Amino acid sequence: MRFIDRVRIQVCAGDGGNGAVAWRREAHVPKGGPAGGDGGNGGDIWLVADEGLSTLLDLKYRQHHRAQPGRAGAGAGKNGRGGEDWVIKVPVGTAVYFEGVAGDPGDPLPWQDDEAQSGIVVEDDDEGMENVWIVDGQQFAGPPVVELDGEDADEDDEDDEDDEDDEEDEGEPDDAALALAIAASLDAGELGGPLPESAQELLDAGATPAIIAALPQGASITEGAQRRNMRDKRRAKREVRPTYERGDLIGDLQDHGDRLLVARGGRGGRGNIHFRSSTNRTPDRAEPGTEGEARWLRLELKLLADVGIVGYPNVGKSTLISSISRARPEIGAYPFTTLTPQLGVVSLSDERTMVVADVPGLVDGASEGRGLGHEFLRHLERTRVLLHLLAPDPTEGREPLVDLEALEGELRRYGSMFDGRPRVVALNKIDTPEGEAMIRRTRRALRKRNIPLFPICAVTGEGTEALLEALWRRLVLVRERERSGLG
Ligand SMILES: Nc1nc2c(ncn2[C@@H]2O[C@H](COP(=O)(O)OP(=O)(O)OP(=O)(O)O)[C@@H](O)[C@H]2O)c(=O)[nH]1
Ligand SMILES: [Mg+2]
Repeated sequence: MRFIDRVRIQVCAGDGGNGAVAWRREAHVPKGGPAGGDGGNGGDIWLVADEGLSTLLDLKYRQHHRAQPGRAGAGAGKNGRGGEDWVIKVPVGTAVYFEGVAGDPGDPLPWQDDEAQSGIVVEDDDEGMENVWIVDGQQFAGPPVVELDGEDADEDDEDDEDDEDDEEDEGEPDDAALALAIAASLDAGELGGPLPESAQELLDAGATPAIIAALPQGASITEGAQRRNMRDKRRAKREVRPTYERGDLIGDLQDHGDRLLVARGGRGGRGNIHFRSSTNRTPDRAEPGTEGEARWLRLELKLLADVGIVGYPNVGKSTLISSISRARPEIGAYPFTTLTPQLGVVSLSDERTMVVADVPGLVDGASEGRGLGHEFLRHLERTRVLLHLLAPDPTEGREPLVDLEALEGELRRYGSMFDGRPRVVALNKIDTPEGEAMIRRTRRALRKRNIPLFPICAVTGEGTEALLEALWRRLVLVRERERSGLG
């Protein structure tokens, strides 16, 4: 899973100024020669990578960009002033695509039929674990809880790129017998009745009924679940990709200070000074300036969420993200309201922005794949700072400090990637009597471990400013660490 910030902008470079037709006028010279100066060149439009920015948000609110035109030439051989370049700051890592020529207002937009949306979109990752079942060479998505005898097709996967049809020739694991049994029993018309024991076992192991029903006669499960299907995905993507790639990649701004010329200004026309010749001493023509380039661009930035909000269901994660950003996730008085990660861009003073993700799905046992377990932890892997959100009554019978411990436990069990990742702990719902009563106790308990507590009310916004500043301070440290190559 990755987040892509995408925005389209129109860039119109300045037109060149016209050359002038003018004559020298001096005392005692009745008819002077040509003296019309050149028009100035139109301003160019540049994109410049700036490490101070982390999203394309600014450009969403400012879509049209125009550089100054060149001034026209004038008499007495004066050249028109060139138009100033227009420089647009973009975050480091921005890729720039050509979308089409910008026509007149009201013209159809070049991407009218395009499916690629603007805004922050979530796309499937092309790497990482995916739970799939391979049944007779056919691939089924499976639920995230399956593990069959540690079966892992990883190595096979690296080598069989070109001969996928050969899978049946491979030695069949034990599952095959089970699958065959199910297939046979299904064929015998037992689908409506109670499932045969073998099928039940497979169900218990995590196969969906759809998978079981789809087993053709004589089918075999040739590969277990939990297969790393990176390459397959990537191949699929290559085929799907063209619908997203309307235009060519103009450039990639990978380092702070990288510059990219995206629209060239028009050239200034020459004044009549240049057209004097031996046969024509009084040329009355000058060149007009040429038009500046006008284009639609698509900018894309892969986002890493700066802050991941983690917390048990119902603690108010979605409420918080909607109060600190423009994100509008669903909010419900019941657990598991949010099933896909929600991203919000948080703007702080002085043009500081950070991306906050509400990551759903935490339950005890997530590190073993319970609930949306691995999915959930994988999203979190891609965040820089963790915000633990606690609340007095997330679900029946829960206790914030116990929740915090449990959460930390899940992270530790999942892997070492969270070690050393900065965390901030906030206690939500302090507007309720239970919440208020909990502040001192929680704070005292955390102080013993040198962890500060930020009491907040996500509904009213109380306390969120201090929380955001604390998150920002840690984010700055992480970004610095990344920049110096230690991250
Ligand atoms: N009193 C009070 N209620 C809150 C506060 N923040 C959230 N709530 C309520 O708590 C409930 C859960 O809020 P959500 O934001 O959906 O919680 P969540 O953590 O996103 O929940 P899931 O998506 O299910 O994991 C809702 O009924 C909110 O109105 C708060 O600061 N004070
Ligand atoms: Mg939610």
